[in-house]
Amino acid sequence: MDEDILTTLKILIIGESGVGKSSLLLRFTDDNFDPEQTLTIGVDFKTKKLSVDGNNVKLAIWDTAGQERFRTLTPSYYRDAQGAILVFDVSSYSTFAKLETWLNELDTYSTKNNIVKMIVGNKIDVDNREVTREQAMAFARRHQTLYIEASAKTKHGVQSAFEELVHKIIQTPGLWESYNSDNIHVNGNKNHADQSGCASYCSLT
Ligand SMILES: Nc1nc2c(ncn2[C@@H]2O[C@H](COP(=O)(O)OP(=O)(O)OP(=O)(O)O)[C@@H](O)[C@H]2O)c(=O)[nH]1
Repeated sequence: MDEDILTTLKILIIGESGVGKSSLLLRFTDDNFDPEQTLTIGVDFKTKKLSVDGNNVKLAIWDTAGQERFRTLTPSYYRDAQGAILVFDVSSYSTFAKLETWLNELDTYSTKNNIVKMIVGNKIDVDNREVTREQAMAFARRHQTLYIEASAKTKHGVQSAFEELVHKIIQTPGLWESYNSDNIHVNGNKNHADQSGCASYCSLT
């Protein structure tokens, strides 16, 4: 019910075309996968309620086009977002190499300087992996982001990616507004990243 909702969070999904952004969103919101997922033009938008550490939050998730020619109105995608999921394809080194550019775009357009960032290495179900988990973790550590490996196809890691991101956002002071601050639980689950000794990044799967 809406009166139970602690807050609404704006989450962005960014990354190169074809890495699986729309597929991750479809898996998360509808528990579905389309092997012939069509490319995104402009921006797609879905909402989903999620309970993390006893807090019910509503996520407004913006799935942006990876292809430059379909990216219009970029600054408005980024405005007021509390979280960003940066996706690359573990079977395509060039999509990993482009993460630096996506992080720069985030720094340029993000209006909240403590926005929580999570890198997702997607398509771990494939055989021809070009980026190792260690490479990705080292990159995440260097850029102080969370890291998780996932497959929109098999579901692996998808729910955890969104849960860990929301967990970190709720724990970040000043990043979100509470309509009912008496009901916040910030120390719910011992297994979460920053309670297990991973301060700024963590491998979660
Ligand atoms: N094997 C495998 N294929 C995937 C996975 N996730 C996505 N795909 C496929 O990869 C292709 C591209 O997926 P999309 O979700 O459209 O990628 P996107 O990042 O949203 O692409 P743009 O809309 O162009 O930015 C589709 O054929 C998907 O079915 C995955 O985890 N494993």
